[in-house]
Amino acid sequence: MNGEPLRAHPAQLRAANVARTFAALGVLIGTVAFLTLVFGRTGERIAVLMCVNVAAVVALAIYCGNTGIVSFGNGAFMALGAYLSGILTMPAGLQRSALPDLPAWLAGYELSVLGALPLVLLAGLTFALLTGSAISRLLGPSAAIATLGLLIIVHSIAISAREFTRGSQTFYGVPRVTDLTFVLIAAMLFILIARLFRESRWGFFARAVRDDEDAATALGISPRRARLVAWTLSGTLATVAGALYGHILGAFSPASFYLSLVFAHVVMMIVGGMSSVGGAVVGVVAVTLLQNTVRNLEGGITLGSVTLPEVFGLTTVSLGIAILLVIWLRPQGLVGSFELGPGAGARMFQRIKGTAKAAPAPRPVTSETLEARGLSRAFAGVQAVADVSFDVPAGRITGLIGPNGAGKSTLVNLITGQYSADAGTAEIDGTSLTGLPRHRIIKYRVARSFQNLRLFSGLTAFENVLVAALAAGFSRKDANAIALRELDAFDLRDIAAMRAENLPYGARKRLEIARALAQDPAILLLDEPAAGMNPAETDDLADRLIRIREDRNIGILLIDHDLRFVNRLCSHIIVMNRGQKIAEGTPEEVRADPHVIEAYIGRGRVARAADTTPPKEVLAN
Ligand SMILES: Nc1ncnc2c1ncn2[C@@H]1O[C@H](COP(=O)(O)OP(=O)(O)OP(=O)(O)O)[C@@H](O)[C@H]1O
Repeated sequence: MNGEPLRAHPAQLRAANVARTFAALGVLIGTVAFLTLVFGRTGERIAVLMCVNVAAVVALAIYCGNTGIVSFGNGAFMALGAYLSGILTMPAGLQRSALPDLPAWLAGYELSVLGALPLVLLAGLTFALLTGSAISRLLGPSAAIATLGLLIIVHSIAISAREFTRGSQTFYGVPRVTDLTFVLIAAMLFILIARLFRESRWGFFARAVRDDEDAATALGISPRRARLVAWTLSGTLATVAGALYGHILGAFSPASFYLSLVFAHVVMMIVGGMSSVGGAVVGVVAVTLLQNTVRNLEGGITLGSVTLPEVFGLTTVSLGIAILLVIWLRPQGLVGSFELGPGAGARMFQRIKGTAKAAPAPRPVTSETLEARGLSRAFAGVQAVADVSFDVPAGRITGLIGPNGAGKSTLVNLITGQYSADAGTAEIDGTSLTGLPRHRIIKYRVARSFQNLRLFSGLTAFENVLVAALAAGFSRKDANAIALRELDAFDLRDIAAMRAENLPYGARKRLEIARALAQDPAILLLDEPAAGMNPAETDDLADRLIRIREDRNIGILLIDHDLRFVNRLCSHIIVMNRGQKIAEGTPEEVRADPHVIEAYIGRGRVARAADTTPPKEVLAN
């Protein structure tokens, strides 16, 4: 169903969109109403706790959902928020007896819960920035383990810092918040912030990095910074959620924020589906209802004539079973990537289509020239590229051909910084690209496509192009308009709201080029853009590339094995073999070059072919 094209009736789309926008809020409000109306005071207590869990899990999902990394660090931030807010709001008399050794600079404030909020926010922000600067350098399992380490460290500090926390003893005297409206509003605010972040510039960057770090970096996104932003927002909000949790409990200890809480929150997030805000909310609701049902059974229950015995730990076991079942039956969680589905993609696209202004004209490309000089790179004894020099000037499509393994892709990777060069430089208008961090290269207006499709599979076609324009530094409005223009240029508008992973192959290849063009490049490096396309698709792509060169004067370096395609497009061709440049010139010159003929059809066969077939014809199509 994610593959649904954008041809639904606008009224249907609108209805679906309204429902989806408010779905997460609706689920929360509906469950709160159900609990309070059906179960009275007990239901209200459960609802209050559920709202705080929604806030905490939504905060957690801001990092996990957008970066794809599971974090266990939420408990650390929550502990910070709970203890800090507790100290700042505690009645002075009670504080003197509960925390007699509290340093004077922190004692006796007696703030209200809301009054303490700015300080809690600031502390959370600072702590998130400090920890994030290290954790954002890590990926996947290493990052997850680092977050677990953070939880353990903070837990140990909370136990040893007795003057602030009473150590492992109960920390009491925290003013209690039992107002359901207050926590419900807080939870709704968290949901809205998470949704706004997800569709913000940095939300898109984080999700692009999550889907393909290399491709995102090539677009100009710093993966570390994208993860840091998500971590910082997530940690800051988790600190506030922790403060709220502390004010609900009234008394707690370091254990209240340790493994069982963190485990429950991670389960809630995974059960609901961590890649969407709706998933986080549904996960909390489902697990809260499950937990409370099972907790009643845990103490033993009589059903008619049957009395079930007390089963200690049933709640934890049930959570474990719940997570196993979900991972088995619905790996994406109950909701999956809800907001990324056709409704959300179509919703955003429809909205933008209706309001888009004209795209800013591409910046003029005049005399920009990419100059590669003496580029070399070896891999474990294989000289992939050896002392290769060439120019890619504006306004020309330059072909780069050669047999498999000749070193063509390696050359592009050296220019764009994916591989470091052993020797040589790549310059654009006198500025060296060599040695620049990869994500800086787009500043010099050099964009690329990849040999093997490297789209952001979890984003829609429109979002793939949008994120490229945003990464090139365009404002949101301009980026929207540019994305629409590039989708039109490649006949992709009808499928703009489909997720990239569901697009047909030819459309995905075109989308990669549209994404690169959205960066407004002066030089475009295309690595086998026609590979796998049928002849009609290849001709169509050639027409589009010719038009783009004519309209925008971009310089294109085109790698392809389809020599008919290359001959049609390129006025200048470079030929490589075994890492070396063996020929360069017009298509006619290259076709006549004996080195080229030898590289393509082999030394022995050249001799035989010379008797019957003019070698030129072998390469002429
Ligand atoms: N990361 C790497 N590690 C080790 N060897 C590599 C790496 N990248 C490329 N090579 C080697 O460098 C040589 C050139 O490879 P490259 O992919 O650049 O060739 P190519 O001309 O693009 O080939 P094709 O047309 O098949 O894509 C090959 O021998 C390849 O195995």
